[in-house]
Amino acid sequence: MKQVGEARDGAESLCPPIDLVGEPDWQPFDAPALVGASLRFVSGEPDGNRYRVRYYRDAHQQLQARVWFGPETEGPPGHAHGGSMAAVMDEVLGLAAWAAGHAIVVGNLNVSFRTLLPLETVVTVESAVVSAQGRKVLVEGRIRQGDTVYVEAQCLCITLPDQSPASRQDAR
Ligand SMILES: CC(C)(COP(=O)(O)OP(=O)(O)OC[C@H]1O[C@@H](n2cnc3c(N)ncnc32)[C@H](O)[C@@H]1OP(=O)(O)O)[C@@H](O)C(=O)NCCC(=O)NCCS
Ligand SMILES: CCCCCCCCCC(=O)O
Repeated sequence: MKQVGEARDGAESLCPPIDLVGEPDWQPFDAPALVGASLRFVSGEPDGNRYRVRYYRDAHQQLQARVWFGPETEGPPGHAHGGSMAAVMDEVLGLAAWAAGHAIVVGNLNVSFRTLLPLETVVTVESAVVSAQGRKVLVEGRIRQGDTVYVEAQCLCITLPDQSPASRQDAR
């Protein structure tokens, strides 16, 4: 049986362009300009068949993302792999802390899978930095489309010394 994204001869073909436009009051957010080009695992193939990701800041300066889960994120037939959704939450929530000025790595990520996510769906990944106390930055987020919530997550980020976003940009 022919699989999604597979050409007739069995070779992978690229899926067509996907509309990842944001809400009217969102501003595009340049993640590599803030953290460098290291975040390739999730957002490094903007035209590929795995994920396609576009970042924004909303009117409250919180990081938001439009994410397309392509055929190569498959887990259960026709639906996204749980690890693929966890990876998206890891990147988006960690990046949200950086975007808020905290130089962190992710210490703990708690992910609840609420609804099976069909492949080739564009979803919104919402984030909110809810607290910052000492070295601990708590970020929450969810994957949703309309009223359907696919994933909810809480992320404990831990700041690293001498790695502030400002100092990283100064070093370039
Ligand atoms: C997260 C990390 C930097 C913390 O190590 P550390 O700098 O030695 O800091 P500590 O272990 O002293 O932890 C600092 C605080 O965070 C808390 N903390 C750290 N990791 C935690 C976790 N997974 N869950 C809950 N609390 C955690 C500690 O309890 C401590 O709290 P306290 O100050 O109230 O005692 C380190 O464990 C690490 O590098 N982990 C790997 C991170 C990673 O690979 N992330 C994915 C890529 S971003
Ligand atoms: C030095 C830039 C680091 C950016 C970190 C953003 C969160 C990534 C999460 C992870 O790698 O698990």
